[in-house]
Amino acid sequence: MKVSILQFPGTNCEYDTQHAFESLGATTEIIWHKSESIPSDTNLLVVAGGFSYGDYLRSGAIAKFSPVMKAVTEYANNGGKVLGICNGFQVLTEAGLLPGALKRNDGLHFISKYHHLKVENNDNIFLEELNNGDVVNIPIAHHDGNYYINESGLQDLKDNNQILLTYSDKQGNTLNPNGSVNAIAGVCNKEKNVFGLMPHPERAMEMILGSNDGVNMLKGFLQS
Ligand SMILES: NC(=O)CC[C@H](N)C(=O)O
Repeated sequence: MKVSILQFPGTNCEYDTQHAFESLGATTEIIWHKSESIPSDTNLLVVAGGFSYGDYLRSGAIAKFSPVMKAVTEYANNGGKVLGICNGFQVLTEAGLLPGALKRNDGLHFISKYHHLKVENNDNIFLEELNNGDVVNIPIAHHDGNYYINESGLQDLKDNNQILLTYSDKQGNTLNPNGSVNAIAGVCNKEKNVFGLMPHPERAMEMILGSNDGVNMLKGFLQS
């Protein structure tokens, strides 16, 4: 299994992501954003977290113009698996590969802490190792994590089981840290090959870090 990980100026989670997937047995390659292609043996393309282009204009809004994004779009449109984590989620929404947008958090603060998430739909490769209703504990670290989508878009997400994760408390009751519509923390596209989430599963791979709940999330990709 080969995982290719995108790196823009300002990305800062690429090496954590590399470490996480390698600990699960994958081989990895970091792809600089100036590349006009993606390695042909890529099984999973990850848009890693961070602050691409310093989050200027809007998080992810400049990264979408990087040369590599044309290849990313082609890869996704041909059915390739793509995962966007945090800033990667923002880049994928800005690029139109995922529905919705990420706005400034309600309260305007950068939030950095562990947060519980509830699995809403496991009928996809990302969450197939988990059960619907499971609660996982995964770090969040963002100032633009306030997921927005209009009413008809929200209905589409519900109709197609595209809402993957919502913010919750330990018991699975809704607990919304940033104002996201319906407390949404992660979604996928209609075709279920492009995934995005604001929390960082790659930071929850070992108990010494406070949680290993990220393992079962990332494993799903390596098994299909
Ligand atoms: N951890 C990250 O990827 C940060 C995402 C983005 N720069 C934000 O703060 O919203």
